Amino acid sequence: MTEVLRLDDVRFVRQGKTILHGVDLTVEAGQHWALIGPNGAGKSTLLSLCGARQHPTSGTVHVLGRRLGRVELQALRRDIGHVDPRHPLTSALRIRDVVLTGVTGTIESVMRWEPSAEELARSADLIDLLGLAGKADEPWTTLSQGERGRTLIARALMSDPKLLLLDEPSTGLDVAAREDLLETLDEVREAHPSIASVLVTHHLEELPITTSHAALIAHGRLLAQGEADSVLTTELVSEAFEHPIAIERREGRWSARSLGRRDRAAIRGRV
Ligand SMILES: Nc1ncnc2c1ncn2[C@@H]1O[C@H](COP(=O)(O)OP(=O)(O)OP(=O)(O)O)[C@@H](O)[C@H]1O
Repeated sequence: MTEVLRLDDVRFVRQGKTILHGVDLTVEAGQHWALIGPNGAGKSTLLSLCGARQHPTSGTVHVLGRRLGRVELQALRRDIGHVDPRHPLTSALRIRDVVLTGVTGTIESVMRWEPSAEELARSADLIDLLGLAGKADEPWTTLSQGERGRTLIARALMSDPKLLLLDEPSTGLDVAAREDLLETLDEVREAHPSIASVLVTHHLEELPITTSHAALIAHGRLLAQGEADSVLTTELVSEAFEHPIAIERREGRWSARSLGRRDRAAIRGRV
């Protein structure tokens, strides 16, 4: 197995506050991780380290065998597809041009840069794969949130990354758009079998079927990590969210339901 990401004893401190405490995590090629935890647990911070956007305060982060702090972050980022819902594009670039900024690694199109025929063909294939066929000329400014998310995933895949980072990709989508996006993510993973991914979410309903591994984070510490079925359990998820939550997995998808007082009394009665 090829190691794509390795964090060893990572601490992250900002303004005197320890946001991550001694995080260890290894992600291998072909694995699809879910990073789950309550608000403020440290998920986005952890993802930013995985995406070579920040350095740890102590400990080490290796991305694709290269250690943060020993290589230029910009060079490393080219091998990472980071889908950030706060993508700061404000101009009316067409979908096809936004996708091509995945080659230049920029937000806006680069003046006087022309894509090669191969890059144009790849962008067209990715636009199709992400379900945006026929929309390539639509401007970013009028896209729906779902279309923007799909455009950004296509953009991230332009550089043929070994690691894809997805920060809450289905936030703000209606149930049909979310289900569609999750299926598309499964298709992307099937089309690129060696890619590894880390997807951040608060909601277990937002996990694609192809999720293979999971890590639960709370108060800046990983509570549990490993194969998804052994981590996404009623006991461990309840511990992470400090709330009794019943987890079920049906036809590959997870769901979470808060255990009400009556359920809890029934469980106590059974013990
Ligand atoms: N640069 C910073 N300076 C100070 N505190 C920060 C900084 N970045 C993050 N934090 C704090 O660290 C904690 C973790 O933030 P982070 O955004 O990683 O959590 P999260 O799990 O992604 O949360 P959410 O689910 O709400 O998006 C929060 O309490 C946040 O306020």
